[in-house]
Amino acid sequence: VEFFTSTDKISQLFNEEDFLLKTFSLYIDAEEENIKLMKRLLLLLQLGSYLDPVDPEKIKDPVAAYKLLRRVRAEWINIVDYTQLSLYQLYQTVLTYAQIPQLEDLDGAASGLIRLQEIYKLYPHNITKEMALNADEAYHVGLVAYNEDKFQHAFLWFLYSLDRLTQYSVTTKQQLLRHLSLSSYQFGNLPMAIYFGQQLLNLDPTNDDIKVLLDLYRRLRFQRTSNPDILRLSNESSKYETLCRGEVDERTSKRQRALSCRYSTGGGNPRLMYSPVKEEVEWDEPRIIRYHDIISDREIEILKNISRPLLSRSLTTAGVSKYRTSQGVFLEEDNIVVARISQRIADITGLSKESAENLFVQNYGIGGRYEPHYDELDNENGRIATFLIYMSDVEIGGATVFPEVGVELKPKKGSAVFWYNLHKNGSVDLNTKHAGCPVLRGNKWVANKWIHVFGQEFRRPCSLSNWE
Ligand SMILES: O=C(O)CCC(=O)C(=O)O
Ligand SMILES: [Fe+2]
Repeated sequence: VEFFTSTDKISQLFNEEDFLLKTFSLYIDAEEENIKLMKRLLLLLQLGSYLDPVDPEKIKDPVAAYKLLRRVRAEWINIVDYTQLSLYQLYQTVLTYAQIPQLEDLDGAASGLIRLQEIYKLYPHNITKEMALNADEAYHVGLVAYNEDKFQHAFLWFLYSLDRLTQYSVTTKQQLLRHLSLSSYQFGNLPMAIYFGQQLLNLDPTNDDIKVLLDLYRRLRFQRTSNPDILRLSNESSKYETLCRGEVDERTSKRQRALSCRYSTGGGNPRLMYSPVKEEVEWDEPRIIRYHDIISDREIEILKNISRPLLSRSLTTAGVSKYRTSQGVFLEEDNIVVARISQRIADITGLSKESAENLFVQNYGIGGRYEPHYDELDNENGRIATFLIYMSDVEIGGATVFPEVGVELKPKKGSAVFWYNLHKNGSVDLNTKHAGCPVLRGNKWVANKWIHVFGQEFRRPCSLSNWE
């Protein structure tokens, strides 16, 4: 199993930890009992040989020889039996079946933290406000950043680690100074690289490796003029990142607020006549509609419960990808709640559910996100429309954003958003590029319904115009 891409999976680790510690304690008790039994056996064997001695002098006597053979064999069988009683083997099997985070999980989780820092412009001391990392943990996050060529973040984590170094840390000051020097150099800040290199050399004057590096850095320093500030994170960011931070353009937010709200019966659909849905236009072009309260908390709990044991890493068209860090599952329609939701989506949108995909339930992980993409699949029966249900609120982060038009949609439990990915003429609406922002705090659950082209001919008539 993979843990870091699903906060729901991570919370299962509490049970796993409890199980590990309890079974370990039981195992020790059982082994202790076993040792007691073995000590008793030893005593009995010693007693037996004392009470029925065989005189070495008398070994010529066939009866004495027989007795000795018989006794040693009996002792051996007893000892083998008792020592094989050891529960060690059995406990090993229990341990093999335990679900423990892999090394990839630790690196993935660290990578998620770094991604959060990048998007939300956080320093190590900002992101660890409520929960501090110790020197060893911070060193690990720094190494992951370093391996991802994110040298500034790596440097800041190494510095944070150096500051928290104690006598209990496994990480050494030498390791940190070396990495501080290396990451400064990689980032292009030579004075800092020289400073930390010199610090290391003072501490460890026989370190030839750092002498060579220092020589190089000092020579380079005369050739290089630029000296980027490694202590301050740059404010540069893409439209996607700005939107994720909630920095919506004032004009956009005005335009968004001016849009209308109404009750809809899905064009007179009998199933909606007596319980019309609350519909809010979130954006006009592309038309993005929010439907409020279209799924109950109870239905959400049921969907989560059937999904939980089936979740696995969500793929992109390129397979497993760091651009999409969540776990998901397509739910079969044989469940009555799943079928009911599908019917409701068809009623609300007026689109046929025949060529739609099964409902795709997703839970995001540490820094979980889906970077800007089009839902449209490149074929003639592509995803004409997307119906995205929010199954949770998210404390911080996790919005769905449209960078081309500057729209930010905040998750609101029980609501859904809907848009057409294709123009009426069948071409892709390039403004529907969207992303799921990294979850900074909280659990994000969503469910997607992708509706396809075939079957919508009479429901959404196509158009030959090239702008519709
Ligand atoms: O989670 C989100 O907000 C967006 C998800 C999405 O775009 C997708 O799964 O295709
Ligand atoms: Fe999408």
